[in-house]
Amino acid sequence: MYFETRELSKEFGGLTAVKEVDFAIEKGKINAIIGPNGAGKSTFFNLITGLHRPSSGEVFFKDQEISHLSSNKIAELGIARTFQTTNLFERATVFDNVIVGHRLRTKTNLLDAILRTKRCKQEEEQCKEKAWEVLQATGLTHVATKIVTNISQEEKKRVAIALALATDPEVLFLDEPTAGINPDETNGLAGLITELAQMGITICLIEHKMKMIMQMADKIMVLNYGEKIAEGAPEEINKNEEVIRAYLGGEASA
Ligand SMILES: Nc1ncnc2c1ncn2[C@@H]1O[C@H](COP(=O)(O)OP(=O)(O)OP(=O)(O)O)[C@@H](O)[C@H]1O
Repeated sequence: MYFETRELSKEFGGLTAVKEVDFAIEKGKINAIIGPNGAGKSTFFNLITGLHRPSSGEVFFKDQEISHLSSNKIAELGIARTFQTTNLFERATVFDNVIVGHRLRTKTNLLDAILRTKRCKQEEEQCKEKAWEVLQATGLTHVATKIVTNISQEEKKRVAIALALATDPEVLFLDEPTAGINPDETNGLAGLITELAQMGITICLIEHKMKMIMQMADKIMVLNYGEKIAEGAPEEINKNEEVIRAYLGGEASA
């Protein structure tokens, strides 16, 4: 067992946003979560990445129960995520945004920083090297010195992915990585996500763009009103009657 949820549930007042969901994320693969608006996808992500505590159920990562851990601890285990709306420092450069990510892996404390100790200098170098490495991997070296406000929407999405990659994750959760960008840019990002999976990073993403998901995902889970209604390979999901019903007249045609 690599990464799985067991009967994971979350209630907000009287509303059950996620209901007893069992899901196994496959190592090194592209795992996708789809479902109509309000189906519970983001809540499910938030439960797995430590932003919400479950009302009941468990999350296991490599045999460790992680649902009680803080998001910082979860990130230290090698689980990174991006958000639906990119939270970047808009007035800083792309490079400075990305350099922050690797600080999770360093030990420099305030005293080191004030005294400019050897450790502080070494770790600063490590962070810079890591930043260049992830900018290269995400195709962003040409905008490294640009201020984030001045780069394109697609580049901002890539910066968010680069920032997550700088934490050295094993598993990367992407919440609608291609929301708000055009079809060409979407193809570019889909290519990047596929490359990351080929590099061995396990991907789990939420997406509304069905065509893209059907082409790139290895495995799909469908949520509807908080419940898992289907799970399987894209070909199986495509012809699943309950899925088709849930989407009838829905928004899933992009
Ligand atoms: N913090 C919260 N407090 C109360 N209700 C919430 C909260 N977060 C989500 N909900 C509710 O839980 C349900 C699931 O929401 P969620 O955002 O997880 O769905 P989603 O599938 O991600 O939707 P979308 O595709 O629109 O982003 C919705 O009815 C939503 O209103």
